[in-house]
Amino acid sequence: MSFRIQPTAPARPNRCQLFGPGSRPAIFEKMATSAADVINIDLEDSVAPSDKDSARANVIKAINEMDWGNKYLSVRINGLDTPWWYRDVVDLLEQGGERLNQIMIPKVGCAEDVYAVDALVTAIERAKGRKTPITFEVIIESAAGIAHVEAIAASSPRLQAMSLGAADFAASMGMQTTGIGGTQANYYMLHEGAKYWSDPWHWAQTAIVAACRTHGILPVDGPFGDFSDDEGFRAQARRSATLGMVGKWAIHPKQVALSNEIFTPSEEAVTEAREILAAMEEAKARGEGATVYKGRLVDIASIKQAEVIVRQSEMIAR
Ligand SMILES: CC(C)(COP(=O)(O)OP(=O)(O)OC[C@H]1O[C@@H](n2cnc3c(N)ncnc32)[C@H](O)[C@@H]1OP(=O)(O)O)[C@@H](O)C(=O)NCCC(=O)NCCSC(=O)C[C@H](O)C(=O)O
Ligand SMILES: [Mg+2]
Repeated sequence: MSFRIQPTAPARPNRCQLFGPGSRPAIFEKMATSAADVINIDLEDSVAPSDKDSARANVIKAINEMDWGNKYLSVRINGLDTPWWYRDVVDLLEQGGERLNQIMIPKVGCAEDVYAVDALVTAIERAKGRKTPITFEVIIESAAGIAHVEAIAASSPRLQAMSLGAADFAASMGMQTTGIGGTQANYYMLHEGAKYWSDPWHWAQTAIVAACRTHGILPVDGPFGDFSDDEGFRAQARRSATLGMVGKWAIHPKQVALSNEIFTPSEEAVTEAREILAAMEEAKARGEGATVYKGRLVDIASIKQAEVIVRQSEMIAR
């Protein structure tokens, strides 16, 4: 272990982030009563330019007037290359009140993007006497974003989460696909005439997880566009969970249950983790640092692995 202890990520459930356009207030109630841990109301790409002002007004009204229960409430602002983002921040912070937990910043390309939003948010919070600081989530969805991912992860104490935005990421990278996440038909190798598909999102996901874990931030997998494909969603989500991501976006309500299912450790996984911890306690009592559990080696690193699973399940049960 480095002399620098790895910081822990915020201890709140983030298994599913349900998205909905700010221009569609009729679905806000359904979002609020869904089983998602996080609600992302969107002012960015799902809102047409002609609707930006009215969507912002809808969102502020909903933050103030609706019962969001125990949801972590987040609003995605417009990108820093648009004329709308500063008004999003000013109006949300001045009129949105304390119920708004988080601002999601899209298309972050460098640490200074986050710095700029932080400076504006900080000034408004001081002017208004806000009690709880707004947190940030950033979306890595460009070549610049992934190239600077570690600096972005270190950019602000407000930063709690970081998502991969597969659609904009693919476009920025010049990838030959219109799919949003999932298996890409042309991304395969041939061996003895048989095709073996690989995962083009994998390297970006691992870069995000490493940057997030280094700086104590929650790594999140973004959208899976084909909401008619439950098994495709599950497959992608399982891979993300295995890589260390804590949750995934839902761009349709039917994806919420799928995401919760995959990112909640199964009973069997929790039982096994507890058994490993017990086996290691017994090994310790015998003065041993390693032992055998179900025919395989477990040692002090296994304690940390098991604790990840137990911590996840305890946090969700709270
Ligand atoms: C995708 C949708 C446009 C589909 O909407 P709709 O046609 O209304 O779907 P259904 O008829 O199947 O809806 C069934 C019922 O569910 C309600 N509903 C629909 N969507 C939502 C929602 N998001 N949250 C809660 N409830 C919802 C409908 O009202 C129906 O209810 P009922 O009539 O009572 O049965 C729509 O789902 C949608 O707009 N989704 C979110 C789109 C979005 O926010 N996109 C932005 C995030 S993805 C992105 O930006 C890409 C990323 O940045 C990247 O680069 O990768
Ligand atoms: Mg995007």
